[in-house]
Amino acid sequence: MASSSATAELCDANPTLLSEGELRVLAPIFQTYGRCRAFSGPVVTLKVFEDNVLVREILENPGDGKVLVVDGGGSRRCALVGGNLALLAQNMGWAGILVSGCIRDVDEISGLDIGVTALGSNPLKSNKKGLGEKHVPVDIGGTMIHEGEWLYADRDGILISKSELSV
Ligand SMILES: O=C([O-])CC(=O)C(=O)O
Repeated sequence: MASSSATAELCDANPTLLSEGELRVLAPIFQTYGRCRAFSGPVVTLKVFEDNVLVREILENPGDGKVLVVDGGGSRRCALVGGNLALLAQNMGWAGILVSGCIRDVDEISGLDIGVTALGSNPLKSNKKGLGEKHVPVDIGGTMIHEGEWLYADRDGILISKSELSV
């Protein structure tokens, strides 16, 4: 019998946290890209809409194993992350990027040692006006996520936890 994945084990091991909302399962709307199919880390939040200047600004800082959660308003009309930004994130030590929106350069990203999860892909680049808000609570598919919470992702799904959990 195949062993269960980290997110499934975390759910099984923490029914109380789940029932109290301390541990939440994100809506199963994300595709997995990037070579790291399983990743986790403390969350840094960003809210933008069809504009990725602030995505680059954040990823230029050392990631220290954190996960950037980009609330792109669910727009599928352009890409908020491409091969260059994913490479930057990998090189700056980010564990992963979650985009409630689209990415592009899927083939490039699939060769990078970083976790990338997004709604889908779109070859069109985004606006470059620099609009958005860093480090604010974001609503991803009906789940509120605060900076400093923990994200756990694997091919089964994505969890958000108020605190670090032992995997
Ligand atoms: O710069 C952009 O808009 C996104 C992109 O294509 C990349 O990261 O390579």
